[in-house]
Amino acid sequence: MHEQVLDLRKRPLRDLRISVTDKCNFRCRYCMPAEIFGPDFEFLPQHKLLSFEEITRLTSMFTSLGVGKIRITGGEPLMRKNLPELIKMIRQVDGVQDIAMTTNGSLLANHAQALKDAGLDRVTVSLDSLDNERFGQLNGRGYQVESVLKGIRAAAEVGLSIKINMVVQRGVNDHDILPMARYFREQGHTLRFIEFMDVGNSNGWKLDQVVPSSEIVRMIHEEMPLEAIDPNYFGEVASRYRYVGSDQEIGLISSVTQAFCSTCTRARLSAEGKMYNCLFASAGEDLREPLRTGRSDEEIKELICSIWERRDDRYSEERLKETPGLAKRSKVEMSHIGG
Ligand SMILES: Nc1nc2c(ncn2[C@@H]2O[C@H](COP(=O)(O)OP(=O)(O)OP(=O)(O)O)[C@@H](O)[C@H]2O)c(=O)[nH]1
Ligand SMILES: C[S@@+](CC[C@H](N)C(=O)[O-])C[C@H]1O[C@@H](n2cnc3c(N)ncnc32)[C@H](O)[C@@H]1O
Ligand code: SF4
Ligand code: SF4
Repeated sequence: MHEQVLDLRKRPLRDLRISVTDKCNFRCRYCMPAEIFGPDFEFLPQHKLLSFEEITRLTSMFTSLGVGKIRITGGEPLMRKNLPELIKMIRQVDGVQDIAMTTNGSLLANHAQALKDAGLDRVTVSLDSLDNERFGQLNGRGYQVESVLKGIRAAAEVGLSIKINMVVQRGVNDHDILPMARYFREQGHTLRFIEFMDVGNSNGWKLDQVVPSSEIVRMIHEEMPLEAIDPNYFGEVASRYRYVGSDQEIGLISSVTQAFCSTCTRARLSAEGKMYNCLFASAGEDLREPLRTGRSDEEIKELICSIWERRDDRYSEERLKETPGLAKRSKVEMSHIGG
């Protein structure tokens, strides 16, 4: 029987999002702007990263506290060597119901089969445009759209369940909303539109660059009629819509205009083993030191419980009320803890 841990706002701990590396082959401006994450930027050295054994041990502690959903993220998770090995190890942990991975897709084609064989259930591939020139600029490294589409095709061929994430920025890729909707409707993959967020300290976020989800729904509905549908599970991040007369759907992730903190059940583990209670947290709590200094599972579980039980985070709800003040807070970088 698994325990249930509640935070100060009575939110249960259900999901664990594990960042396996802080490195990435892309330099998306909204996440890792090249002028900050340049050639001199110091990424974590290998010995500071949690080992696969350490990640697996922590995962089993989290599942005994009520976590069932695991998401592997980064940085770019496929830059971590032997990732399928880790998936295999997590798959064997009692209580793990669902293992998903968020990836930029550029390295997916070569790894899809091994990931599927290791026990990965789902991939979410990030793609912000189908226009090669724009995509090359958005990813900051000139990667072609085709490299990502190839990854998506490979994932579909091996039977991984697939979603596509698109971060929408006004004046940057809002023209891509309809082409993306048409293409992925035809491909049969769920496309989710993410409102551009003020994560980290360096992406130059401004409220007027956010395209509200309501506007996106209106735009698509005019051409391809949509109807709202119920969430799949408690605390689902995306609001779901179905194309009328089909099973094909889209999702809207509206953390700016319709914050969903009241049902947030997600803990985050950084690549060096810090636990974060919120995507916008200023600091994490170190779990690596207790792992490496011989603390027992019971002791570390107690620590995890105490971190979650003290949790009062609800950054996106607060942002709705006081955007200017919040801009001054120091926040962890998204590439450090994943999305
Ligand atoms: N503000 C905020 N944004 C989040 C949170 N979780 C996810 N997001 C945003 O939503 C995007 C998509 O998240 P995913 O990991 O694909 O969503 P998910 O809910 O885990 O997906 P499913 O398990 O497929 O429902 C992330 O990249 C973030 O931009 C959260 O807790 N807070
Ligand atoms: C940090 S990335 C890590 C995984 C992988 N590298 C990828 O891009 O899918 C996870 C997700 O966060 C999203 N993301 C990054 N910065 C964001 C921002 N400022 N606002 C909204 N979403 C963002 C990305 O688009 C991606 O879908
Ligand atoms: S969003 Fe993903 S692909 Fe883009 S820079 Fe961040 S970690 Fe890399
Ligand atoms: S802003 Fe923080 S508390 Fe709110 S939904 Fe996102 S991670 Fe959860």
